[in-house]
Amino acid sequence: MTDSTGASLGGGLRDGLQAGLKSLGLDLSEQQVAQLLSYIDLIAKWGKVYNLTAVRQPSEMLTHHLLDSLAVIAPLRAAAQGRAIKLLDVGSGAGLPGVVIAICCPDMTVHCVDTVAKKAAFIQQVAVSLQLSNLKGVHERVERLAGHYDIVTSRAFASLQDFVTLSSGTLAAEGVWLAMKGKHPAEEIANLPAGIDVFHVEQLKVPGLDADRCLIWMKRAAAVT
Ligand SMILES: C[S@@+](CC[C@H](N)C(=O)[O-])C[C@H]1O[C@@H](n2cnc3c(N)ncnc32)[C@H](O)[C@@H]1O
Repeated sequence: MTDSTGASLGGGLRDGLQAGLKSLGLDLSEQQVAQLLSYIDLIAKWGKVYNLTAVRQPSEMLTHHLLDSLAVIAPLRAAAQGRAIKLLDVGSGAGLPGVVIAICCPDMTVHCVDTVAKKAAFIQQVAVSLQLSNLKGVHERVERLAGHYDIVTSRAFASLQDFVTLSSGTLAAEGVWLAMKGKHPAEEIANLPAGIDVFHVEQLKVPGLDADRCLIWMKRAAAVT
């Protein structure tokens, strides 16, 4: 496995990560790269104890978790336009994509909510271990949470309909939802409740992953006066 510098077995992971970052056009500091590698280490170390993810091989974690989540960073940064965004990641599990966002976007405040206490505790542990003062794990069902988040994200959480309905109480009036999806979810879009506007669908290419990926951006439709 890796140490905090990504040495030993992590050398291969580090190379894979660097190649992926290049292909995604992401420029991260050495510290951020080291934090991403340490995060894989923490998932590998605590995965079984906390029952975090079915993906156990570090090389698979690199593509299926890290690079998949990293693919959202450039679109997110573009949306934030340098503003100090408050972001909620719903059903974050091991912290995907929330922890990756917290590492890559230190100006954003990232809360990861999960209904499983162990998973929220793991996020808290990651925040302490990686010294991420902008990251917090929240143990709660999202439908019981209230907030004014600028961006609410999810990955592998629920249908678009359930995602926006369950997290509606957490989104600021002018906030946006960002759902990470595989194939273009035409049926889910058609089933969205009235008053939800899909204003952008973005196709993604995840390095090393031969699979469809897209981002669905949604907001509340402006009320007709
Ligand atoms: C399939 S996992 C996805 C985890 C992570 N986002 C990922 O991409 O690997 C779905 C997560 O949603 C959480 N979850 C399910 N219902 C929830 C709810 N109502 N509120 C918050 N979390 C919920 C589960 O505990 C689980 O960790």
